[in-house]
Amino acid sequence: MPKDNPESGADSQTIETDFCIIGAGSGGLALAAAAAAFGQRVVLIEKHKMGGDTLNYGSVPSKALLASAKRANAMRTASPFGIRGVEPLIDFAGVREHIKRTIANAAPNASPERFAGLGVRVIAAAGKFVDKSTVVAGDFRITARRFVIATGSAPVIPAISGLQDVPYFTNETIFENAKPLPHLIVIGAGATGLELAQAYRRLGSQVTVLDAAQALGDEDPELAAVLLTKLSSEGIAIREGVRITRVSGEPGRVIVEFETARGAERVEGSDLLVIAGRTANVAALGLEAAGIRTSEDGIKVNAGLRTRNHRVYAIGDVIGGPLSSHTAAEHAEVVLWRTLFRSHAKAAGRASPRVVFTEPEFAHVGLSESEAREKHGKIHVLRWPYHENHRAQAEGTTDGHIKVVTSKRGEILGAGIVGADAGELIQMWSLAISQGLKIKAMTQWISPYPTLSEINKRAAFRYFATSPSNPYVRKVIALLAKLG
Ligand SMILES: Cc1cc2nc3c(=O)[nH]c(=O)nc-3n(C[C@H](O)[C@H](O)[C@H](O)COP(=O)(O)OP(=O)(O)OC[C@H]3O[C@@H](n4cnc5c(N)ncnc54)[C@H](O)[C@@H]3O)c2cc1C
Ligand SMILES: NC(=O)c1ccc[n+]([C@@H]2O[C@H](COP(=O)([O-])OP(=O)(O)OC[C@H]3O[C@@H](n4cnc5c(N)ncnc54)[C@H](O)[C@@H]3O)[C@@H](O)[C@H]2O)c1
Repeated sequence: MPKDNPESGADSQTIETDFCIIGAGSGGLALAAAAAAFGQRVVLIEKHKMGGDTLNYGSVPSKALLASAKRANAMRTASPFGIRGVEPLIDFAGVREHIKRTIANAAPNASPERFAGLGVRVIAAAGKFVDKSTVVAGDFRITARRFVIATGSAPVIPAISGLQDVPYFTNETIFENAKPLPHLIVIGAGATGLELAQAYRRLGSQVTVLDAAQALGDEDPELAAVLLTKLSSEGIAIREGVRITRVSGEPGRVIVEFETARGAERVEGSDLLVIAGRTANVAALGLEAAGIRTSEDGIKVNAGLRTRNHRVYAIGDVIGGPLSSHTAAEHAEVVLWRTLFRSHAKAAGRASPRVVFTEPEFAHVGLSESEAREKHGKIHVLRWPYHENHRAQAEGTTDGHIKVVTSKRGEILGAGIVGADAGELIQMWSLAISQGLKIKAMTQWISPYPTLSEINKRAAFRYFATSPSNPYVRKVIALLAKLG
């Protein structure tokens, strides 16, 4: 048998290890580093770029693009601060350079050299199961005590007539763009579609977003509405409930035809971006040979992230559910706890925090109001607006509010924030929920003045809003007053 057919076993090098991880994105890297730190022998297999989507086509480049767009918007909107607003000159090659530099600065953390230094054996090849306890990758056959599939997800390309015949961007190509896009049509108004829509709008594009359902349809509608209103006010046309029937065009001209409740319509733009969701990377992994099952969301796992094959775990985007870099990293921790310490750690699932990095930001952790009502019946809903906050007034970031839901007894069930720095402000709610803190605890800390975080404390105090006029409290005060 020839050497380039390691599935045959002949001439290939066999490796025996503790952990064999397939995929070096957020999940795979986190697990590889942690397992190696605990003295485990680790093989990490990556077929494309170390760092996965997070570093190369997702979080990192999108936040760099948004940062450029934010600067452009700050120049345009400086007048209320006593600085004459100017229309910025956008250097798209410079924007692409900023994105590349940001990736380059973060890349060393994910490099093969760093992982080799940690004692991880990195194999640059595609990994595939050939039986229940063997993976082949390039010239290697790997047997391991534990296998972990961390192969991520890929963009969904909807089956729309004509789409295959026109040029379009996805998250894997948009960050390479170095020219103006006069009118960008975005298919998909999820977190990613809206972030990219705002970025390009602020860089001077006309932007139309088309969604088959509702924009940010999975999120609390009250909070989502604040963001969508702001995006519309910046000039982004968001069309919801559209059925796209056909796409046509050529480079520099794209026509999208769609149906709405009002009838057939079309929009003509210069460029098209497809951000219509994700699909788990499960093909060509030999899952059948390994006895691993999938559903339409991805690889099926139990609460401990184990597949039907007891040696094999799956983490991150490849199992579906909430998709984020921090969820993939959290899954890595669960697998580490399960395998090294035999604990009963479980993934947080939808209770995990999520952030949309638009301006204003949108952040949520735990249950939404409707989920909380369904699960707990009577609940408290506590709100506080940014416009009451002195720092927000000084910064001109008064749009938005925080909304916290608690049980009748003050257990914190969920928190959502739409407004400036929501992704930072949500962190203490994430901590509170993970530690089982009650709402009282969220009133018993000192918030430096003036900071946006004060809205967290003000919202928590709303739980006790009726206390000052409560007859029982009044009686206690009166009684204590008698003591002198
Ligand atoms: C535009 C965009 C913006 C985003 N922004 C954010 C954000 O701001 N915050 C956030 O938390 N999340 C964000 N996400 C989501 C986040 O990027 C993903 O949830 C995260 O990358 C998932 O990590 P992972 O390890 O599961 O998969 P990935 O990071 O996708 O890594 C999987 C790796 O496996 C490799 N692989 C696949 N098959 C094989 C095989 N057979 N053999 C070997 N290697 C293989 C791939 O090449 C890849 O490197 C964003 C996503 C996108 C697309
Ligand atoms: N800040 C981020 O970008 C960020 C952060 C963390 C996690 N994520 C996660 O990444 C995942 C992917 O996000 P996403 O925005 O790519 O996907 P998504 O699934 O959240 O949204 C895709 C949107 O496309 C629409 N759509 C699908 N097919 C369509 C069609 N044929 N025509 C019109 N509209 C269509 C859907 O209705 C949906 O609203 C999500 O789970 C998201 O939470 C993103």
